[in-house]
Amino acid sequence: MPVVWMLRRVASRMLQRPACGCQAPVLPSRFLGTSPQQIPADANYHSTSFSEADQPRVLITGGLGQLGVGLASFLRKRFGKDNVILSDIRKPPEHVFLSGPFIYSDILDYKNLREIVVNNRVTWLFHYSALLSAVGEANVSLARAVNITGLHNVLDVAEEHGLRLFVPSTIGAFGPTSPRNPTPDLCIQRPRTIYGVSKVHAELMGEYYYYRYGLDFRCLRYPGIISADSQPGGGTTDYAVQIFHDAVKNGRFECNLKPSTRLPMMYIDDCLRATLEVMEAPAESLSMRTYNVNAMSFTPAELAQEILKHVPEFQITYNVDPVRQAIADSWPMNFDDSNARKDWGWKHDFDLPELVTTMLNFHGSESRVAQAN
Ligand SMILES: NC(=O)C1=CN([C@@H]2O[C@H](COP(=O)(O)OP(=O)(O)OC[C@H]3O[C@@H](n4cnc5c(N)ncnc54)[C@H](O)[C@@H]3O)[C@@H](O)[C@H]2O)C=CC1
Ligand SMILES: CC(=O)[C@H](N)C(=O)O
Repeated sequence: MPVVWMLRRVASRMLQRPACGCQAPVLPSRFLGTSPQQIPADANYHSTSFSEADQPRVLITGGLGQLGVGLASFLRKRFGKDNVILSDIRKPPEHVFLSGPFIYSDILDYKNLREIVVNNRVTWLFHYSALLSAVGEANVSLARAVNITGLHNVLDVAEEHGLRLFVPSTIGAFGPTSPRNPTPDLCIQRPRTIYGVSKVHAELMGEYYYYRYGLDFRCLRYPGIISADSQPGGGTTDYAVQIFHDAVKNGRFECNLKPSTRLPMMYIDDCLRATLEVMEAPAESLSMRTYNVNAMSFTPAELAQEILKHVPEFQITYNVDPVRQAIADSWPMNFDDSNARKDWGWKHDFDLPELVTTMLNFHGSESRVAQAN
């Protein structure tokens, strides 16, 4: 096919607009890196979507962290065990390995990622691999590779194979110049961590691929997530998970943030439900592709106060980590998630009292089991 004709065809496709008024999917990334002669004239890059009657075939990257195992178990209840593949670069513990499909996947290896998507006929991808805020500051070059280069691989594979792609963002995508109380969806985003910078990049790249190529990109900015049965991976909000372990085990906790540090937080069940709800939302209900979601907002002192109602001997002391404190001081204090509530009906179930009761019940029953053994 003559190159001039190809270029004219590409240019004319770039000018087309769908009825909704947004930019049509026009220029798959493969166009940019390959010889035009290799592209079949009748190629349709977004024809691989599954019929609505079918279950999605799901891949979760970075699935062995704080959130991935819970997400897999939640999605397997909905779509069937064998339709949800968990992946990571680490060896899974036995109970995870036995609970459903697990596969090795390094998101920095593009061919490996593509092979998994093709061989397993994946249609939905939840991209959880990342280095979080505190570990990211301790290893900037690895964070840059995993959070930025890895994301590029995921975007390209998702676009090439017509996947629906979920990428979580975070309260950490905002910075000291953002409005902090409350923080709306659209405002200044000048984060000062490599984690935050990489997440703003992910939001913008995902939205760009949506407008430019029609990639079905969906993104939620999570608050700090609190889970009972999984450990956090090195973030600034980790204290709000560890405090429950220590309250039940030792009756005391040393906090690495100041008592007055207010941050948005969410219980994991709400987080996983929000994630599935936005993935299942009809495309026409989404006025944006990146939404804030929120549940509650509290300080270490307020959390300790609530724990005291259940564990009267509980004591909290403070030994501030300057790196984490500086990060927390630049993040939102309250998150405005009114667009998610309006567009696709987001509603959280867990406020601070329910969170504390649930977490203490979980750890309390675990420690009673441990004592009995
Ligand atoms: N946990 C939280 O409070 C929040 C999490 N998020 C986002 O949710 C996602 C999941 O978070 P967590 O489970 O807490 O993270 P985590 O840090 O606990 O787990 C991340 C996983 O990524 C894996 N990973 C690292 N390098 C990789 C590579 N090259 N290829 C494949 N996997 C790799 C790690 O082995 C790890 O299991 C992340 O993108 C995070 O930014 C957003 C806001 C809050
Ligand atoms: C809020 C997050 O993104 C994460 N938990 C972190 O503290 O880095």
